[in-house]
Amino acid sequence: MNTIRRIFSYYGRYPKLAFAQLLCAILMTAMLPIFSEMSGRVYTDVIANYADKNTTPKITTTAENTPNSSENEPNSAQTHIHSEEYKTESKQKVLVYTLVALASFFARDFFNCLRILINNVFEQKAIFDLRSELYSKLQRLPLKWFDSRRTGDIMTRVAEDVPSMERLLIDGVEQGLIAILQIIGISAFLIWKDPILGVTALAPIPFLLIGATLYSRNARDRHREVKRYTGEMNALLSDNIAGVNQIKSYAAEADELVRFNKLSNKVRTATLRVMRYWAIYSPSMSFANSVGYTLVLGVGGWRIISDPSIGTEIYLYFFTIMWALYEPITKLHGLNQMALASKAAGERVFEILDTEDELHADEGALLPKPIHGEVAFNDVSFSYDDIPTLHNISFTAAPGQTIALVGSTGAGKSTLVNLITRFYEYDSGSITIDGHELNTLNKPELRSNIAYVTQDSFLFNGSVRENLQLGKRDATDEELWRALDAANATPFIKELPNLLDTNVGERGVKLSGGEKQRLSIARALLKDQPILILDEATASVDSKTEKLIQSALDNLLNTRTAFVIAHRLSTIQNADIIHVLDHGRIIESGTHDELCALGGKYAALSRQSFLNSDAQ
Ligand SMILES: Nc1ncnc2c1ncn2[C@@H]1O[C@H](COP(=O)(O)OP(=O)(O)OP(=O)(O)O)[C@@H](O)[C@H]1O
Repeated sequence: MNTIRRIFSYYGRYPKLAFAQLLCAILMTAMLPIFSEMSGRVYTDVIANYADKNTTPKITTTAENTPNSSENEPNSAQTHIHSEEYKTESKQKVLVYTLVALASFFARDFFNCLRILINNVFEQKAIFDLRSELYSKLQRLPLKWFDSRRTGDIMTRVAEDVPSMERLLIDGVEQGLIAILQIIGISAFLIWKDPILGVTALAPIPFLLIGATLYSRNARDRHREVKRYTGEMNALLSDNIAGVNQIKSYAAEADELVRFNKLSNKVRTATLRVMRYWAIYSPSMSFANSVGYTLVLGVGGWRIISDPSIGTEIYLYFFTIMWALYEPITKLHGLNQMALASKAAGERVFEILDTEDELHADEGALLPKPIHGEVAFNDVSFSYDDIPTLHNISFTAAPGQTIALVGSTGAGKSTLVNLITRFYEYDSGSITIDGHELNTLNKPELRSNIAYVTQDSFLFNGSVRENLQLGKRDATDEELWRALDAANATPFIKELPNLLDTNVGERGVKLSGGEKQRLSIARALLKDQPILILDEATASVDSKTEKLIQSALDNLLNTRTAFVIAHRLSTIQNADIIHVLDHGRIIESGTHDELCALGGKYAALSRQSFLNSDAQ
């Protein structure tokens, strides 16, 4: 669907409000010619006639010098009396016409006020829908989509492109609908008053349309360019703010400023290009309007001279209303500019809305309860953007077993567990939970059965309580403290100024790496699900704390299927099965003792300090 039509389709969701708005706009436009009509009537019914009557005594006075002057005297007195009566009558007419004009202005502004009020409600509902749709879509998009995007660009789309589309929704109706109604209404009025002069007043319109077409032809590309560079600049900005520590520690401020200025300059040049075209286009169109006025002046004079039945009042009719014909055309040019910017913004927003959701983001089968937690990989392979990462992975985790995944960095351990949560979809083979193929299952429900402590222990900018309750929305304080105890996090939480209500800062910046990890573990413990994934969950805590957490986790690990990724031998040596990954393949499997006896990769790794540093 055309982008502009699609933007306006948001209005179609509220037909009653749309109709009320349209009605107000029609009534408002209908009031416009009344002032012109009243001005004409004041002239034709009062001023013109009154001037005629007033000349009568003067004619009479001239007649006094004629031989029959005495015959004229009574006429003169009569005309004078008539003139007095006429004055009163004329004043009344002027009063009535003025009041009608005033009432028309009042009615016009009343309908306009009503229309603005309705438009505000209408517009805010449509905008709310759009934002909500976009946010909900972002939540349903696959992780793969985010991997190839820059946060700053996504933010620009939500924070800048949506408002840019909003402008078309708000002003598009206000300026567009009313402008079109006004052009049609006023054109009809002028043609009705005098067809030839009416058509003359409309003469600039084809030129205005041609101008708009020429301007619009390449304008979309110009606006797209502005949007693209703005997105890139914001992406760099968000990256640099997130990595401000790195920039400072490498004293890279000057280099980053150069990088930023380079993009900022692109935004400036692209914006100036848009403005340069506008600077030529806008005055040209204004000149075309002025030509319209001048033509009416000239052709009007010619019409009055060649056809005396057309009074000079025709000028009054035209010049008191022509502004209402040209003003909306000027508005339409502004609207054209805005529509093009909105179109470019809309394309970027709709690109997100049109991206395919994660498979079974909303539907898919539910895992039958109770969940036993048997997880089986059968010949599973997976690629990131066509780069093969996992090859023919096959193993089974029986319910309650602890499976450890070890291997050098980049071997594919995190990728493997990310397939269980379906953060990524496997390319071939099969993964089942309790015999049910993973990619037929409802994704949110599947994930609700898995407690996952990720490598980066991400915390949200909120209180300790809010971060923990992500694991269980209705958890009581008692449950929170129990989970914190198990993750050995209670001692440092008790030192925080507001305990559970202390804010942890953006990404948990106010806590140490080890503290963040312990909170993440507590959050997963609170979730308490049949499948548990710990990806380097205790990598940032000291070995003493790790042992304390380990003993708390042991009870937990015994009762559920767990996948543990760790570099510390102490974390994995008690696992039921250890799988050793190398370049995306399982090369060894067995218990700690079996693998040590095998004398292969595991034995080599366990001899290396990174694996056995604290095994003793
Ligand atoms: N989102 C991604 N997009 C593209 N490639 C990725 C992505 N995540 C990981 N990779 C690549 O996939 C391979 C496996 O990465 P993975 O994170 O699974 O390794 P790992 O064994 O968990 O490593 P580590 O022990 O360092 O955490 C690596 O070569 C990595 O560069």
